Amino acid sequence: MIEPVAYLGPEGTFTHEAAQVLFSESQYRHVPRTSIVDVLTSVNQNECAYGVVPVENAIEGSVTLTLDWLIHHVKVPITAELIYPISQYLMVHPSQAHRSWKDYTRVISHPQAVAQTRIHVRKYLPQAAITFVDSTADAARQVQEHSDQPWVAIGTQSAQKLYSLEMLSEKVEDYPNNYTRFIVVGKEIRELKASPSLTKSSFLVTLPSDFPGALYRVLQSFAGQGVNLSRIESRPTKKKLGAYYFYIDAEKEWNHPSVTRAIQEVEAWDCKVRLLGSYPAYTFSQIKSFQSVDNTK
Ligand SMILES: O=C(O)C(=O)C[C@]1(C(=O)O)C=C[C@@H](O)C=C1
Repeated sequence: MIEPVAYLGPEGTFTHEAAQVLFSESQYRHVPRTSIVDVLTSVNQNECAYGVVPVENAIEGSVTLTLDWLIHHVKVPITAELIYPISQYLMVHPSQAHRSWKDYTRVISHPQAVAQTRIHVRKYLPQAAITFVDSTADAARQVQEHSDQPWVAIGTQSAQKLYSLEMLSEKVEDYPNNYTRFIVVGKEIRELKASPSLTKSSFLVTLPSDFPGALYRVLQSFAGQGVNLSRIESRPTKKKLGAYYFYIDAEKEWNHPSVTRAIQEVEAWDCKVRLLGSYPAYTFSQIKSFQSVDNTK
């Protein structure tokens, strides 16, 4: 059976590219969804076996919608991670490509892409209004559909071809080494043959109220067991101002004895711990180098 993989669409988003790296088109059916919420919901409701969503970017930080929806609205395990390189492109409709920069009235993209190119856009398109949409490919599609408008989309190189746009400028992200961390939710991926760089576990920790040094105790428990934490993110509980959940990534599998001991200690401090997933973490180059070796066999 060909299993469906939901991704933030339409075709030509960065998330689509990440889904194509992880799930080969010959073995899976790629299903575009219009928002991150729709991707997570379709896996939660068993409409899709897998979902791919962004969770963190090197320049702009957390994709808070993904974190919050995982925390508050769905129960879907994280089953893999992919760190994928991101380059942003400025694209226009071919009938608008003759214009000078000052004539473009609107820049359209996903908030994360706008944030990654803020300095560039302020410098070259300071007069343009910014419009946020659900994804970068949605922006490209809108530019394609409004051939009479002097609009600019920010997005992937693949969107330029898919939506028959003209490239205005390439690799316009404000800082080098731009990467986005994507996660897979739902089932475990069986067919992926590359070996991961490491296994990680994500936890959601709730501190007891009015306990001085509670977060310190949590960190101390992991440190004492020699478990490296690669990320800590606080998100509002949405119950009262100043109350947070802590989203923690540990660089070991959830049932490793040192993680088990650390969690026991954390719980002994009256903290609540929820496992969000324990999963292999891949980089794009690991998967690509494995696939190129595999193809030569
Ligand atoms: O809009 C897209 O193309 C997406 O896949 C979303 C997204 C994100 O939310 O971070 C993914 C990668 C890039 O960082 C920019 C946008």
